Amino acid sequence: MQLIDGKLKAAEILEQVKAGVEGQVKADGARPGLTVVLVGEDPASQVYVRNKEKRAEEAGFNGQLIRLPSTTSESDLLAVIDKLNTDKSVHGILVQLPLPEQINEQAVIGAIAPEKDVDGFHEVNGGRLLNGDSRAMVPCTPLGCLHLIETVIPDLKGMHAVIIGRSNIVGKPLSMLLLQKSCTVTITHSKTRDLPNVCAGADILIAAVGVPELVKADWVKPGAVVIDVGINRVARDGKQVLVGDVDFDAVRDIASAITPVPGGVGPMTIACLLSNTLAASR
Ligand SMILES: Nc1nc2c(c(=O)[nH]1)N[C@@H](CN(C=O)c1ccc(C(=O)N[C@@H](CCC(=O)O)C(=O)O)cc1)CN2
Ligand SMILES: [Mg+2]
Repeated sequence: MQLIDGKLKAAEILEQVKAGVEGQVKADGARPGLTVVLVGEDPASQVYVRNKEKRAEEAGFNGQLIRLPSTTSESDLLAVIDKLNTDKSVHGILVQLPLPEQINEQAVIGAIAPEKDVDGFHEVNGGRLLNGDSRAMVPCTPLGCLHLIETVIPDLKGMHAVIIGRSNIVGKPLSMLLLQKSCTVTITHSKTRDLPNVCAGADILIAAVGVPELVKADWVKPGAVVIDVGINRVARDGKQVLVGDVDFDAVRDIASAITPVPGGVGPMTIACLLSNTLAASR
């Protein structure tokens, strides 16, 4: 079994992005800028936002973090987005999710200028991805998954990919990316009949449902490539530990290659965010 090292691949991408940023500065005289908006004090979001800022600075971006209180109204947040949309020094805008319940996420995402939507969550970018339009900003986690899959299977033509999870930010966009690579794609979800058996037909199995260690050994075809998008905090022996959607110890000897949690898909999300931001500045 090969362990797919997301940290290593992410570091490679970040090196390329860093070189691209310096090239952009020379060509333009201006430094690409990324603004992250964090509303509230969700502890996990604070960690993710800090990591994004740190990586952005290391790669040479002009990073800006706007922190807003958890009581912020939707219209106040929309006013902040409006300003960032017209600010020429800001090339990428990212609103950290989840947002507090008084704010409609879709309304906020829809207010970001599509060409600055480095998360790729705007409906215009979703539509472009669906159409195979190269102007699409592609969501970072699915893009990261694709890069990791391609490190072990360079030619995906004809491969059967099974995705567990139909979310707008992972399952659906990843299905489009894999279809573009001429995979046969099956999207499964909570109502799928005989899920283990459907998964057992996969050459590439991607788990993105947020159910700790759902995928067991008999769900995996021997030699399959397994990508684990899950990040679940669970209690084990009185301690909090991080586990994926795949029962790693059970599956590792059946798969030909597998991503770990942590250190698999997670680091790729931030690397792809910065590569999208560089593309947005171009
Ligand atoms: N606006 C967005 N909000 C959210 C996104 C997103 O892409 N855009 N994704 C997630 C959170 N997220 C980035 O924001 C993210 C989550 C996890 C990781 C990561 O590197 N995970 C590590 C483990 C870290 C830990 O200990 O918790 C790993 O898997 O190795 C990066 C980014 C929801 N919100
Ligand atoms: Mg991971």
